[in-house]
Amino acid sequence: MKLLGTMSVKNDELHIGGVSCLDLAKSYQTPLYVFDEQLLRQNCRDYVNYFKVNERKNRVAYAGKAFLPLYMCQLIKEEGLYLDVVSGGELYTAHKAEFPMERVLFHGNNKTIDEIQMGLDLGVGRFVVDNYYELDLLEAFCKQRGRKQAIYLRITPGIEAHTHDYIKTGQIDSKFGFTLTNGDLYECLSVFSRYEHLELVGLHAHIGSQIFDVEPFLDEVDIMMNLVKELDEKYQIKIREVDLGGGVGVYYTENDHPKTIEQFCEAILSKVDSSCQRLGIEVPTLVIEPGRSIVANAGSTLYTVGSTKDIKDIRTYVSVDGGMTDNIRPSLYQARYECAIVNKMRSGDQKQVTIAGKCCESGDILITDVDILGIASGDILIIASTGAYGYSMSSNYNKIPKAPVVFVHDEKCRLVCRRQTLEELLALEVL
Ligand SMILES: Cc1ncc(COP(=O)(O)O)c(C=O)c1O
Ligand SMILES: N[C@@H](CCCC[NH3+])C(=O)O
Repeated sequence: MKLLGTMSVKNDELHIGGVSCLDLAKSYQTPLYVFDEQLLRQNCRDYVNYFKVNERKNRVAYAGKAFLPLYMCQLIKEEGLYLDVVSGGELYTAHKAEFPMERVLFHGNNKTIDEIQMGLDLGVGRFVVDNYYELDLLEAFCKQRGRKQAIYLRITPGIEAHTHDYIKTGQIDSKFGFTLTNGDLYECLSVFSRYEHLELVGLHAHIGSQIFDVEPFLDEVDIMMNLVKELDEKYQIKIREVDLGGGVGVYYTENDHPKTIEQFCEAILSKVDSSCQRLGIEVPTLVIEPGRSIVANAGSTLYTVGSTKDIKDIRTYVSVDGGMTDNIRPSLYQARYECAIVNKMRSGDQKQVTIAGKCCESGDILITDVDILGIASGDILIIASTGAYGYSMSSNYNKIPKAPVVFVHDEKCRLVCRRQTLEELLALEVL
């Protein structure tokens, strides 16, 4: 397993943020999500620095869907980021964490009436409008309130990025946004003046997630800048802000070769400059929405090893005390991860095993066929890079309580989410 961030090995034992993983497992029990706060903050700072947030007034909006406990809202507020939310629940979290609402972008392809009203009442900075249904509702509610709302239109740019089918979003056959290539967007613009209470300040696109190549993003830049010019010339609409979405790929295993945040930002910014120069337009304020590339590598999950099943000449299953309830990504996207035993961080003879979860599903496998050093019941296993879409996509399937989240930094721990209790599991149920 590759050591990421502040991971270090002392006496064959893995530490994160200077804290022993064995001690963490003892103090908080397993399964347990552990976040390396230094790495997480460094990723935020790299984005702020290399995306030229201060110099060019660009904006980095953290995609809350990746992982959004209250403390994350506080942390990204401190780091000067904006926040992308996609539901009333995420919006409420931001509100409770006293995140500045003018820095919130509200996404979603089917915001409910209640969510739209909540967004307006709380004063979110930008609605990223996905369709006519939302435009009509927003216009009506703004009219009732006698106020205007700044919006972006979500564009489907027609870009096929190379990633898993379920996490592609830029292609024409997508549920998101106004399609560019079939004329949907132009139809919307031609009637836009009827939305008197909506101020169209920006365009948004998001081409997908876990994308390593920079080329699809550069194509996206070209498409968006062309649109900025076209909207001005044909519709006299001045676009001041262009949001390029998220999607930057990260390291999960040695097969992944991601760009650094610096390389990615530099490629985007220089493409924006050359594109705007070619078109003879002003460089707009740029927004990006990284989720995974801020939190994925900062998070890991600790498990206790339980039963083992050795099927001669076929496979050895090693089961842990978590699984698809705390990390659905292997079952959903065939996602691969690296792992290690936290108290056996040395080289030696390895054996191939399959790490299984404890759910009542054959598909509840965390890692298929991984080479690992003599694993035994009671060992503490770490799966690395579970920080994005692990906790946020966790479930109570099989009535398994949600695992806690602890942040480690400078030899100190901070409990960010406690473990769900059995009583809390039943809290919604009525007899
Ligand atoms: C609109 C939008 N913005 C940002 C993101 C964040 O993507 P990622 O976590 O891949 O950076 C997503 C998720 O794919 C998204 O749908
Ligand atoms: N949840 C997905 C990514 C989709 C992001 C939302 N558009 C993942 O775990 O990779």
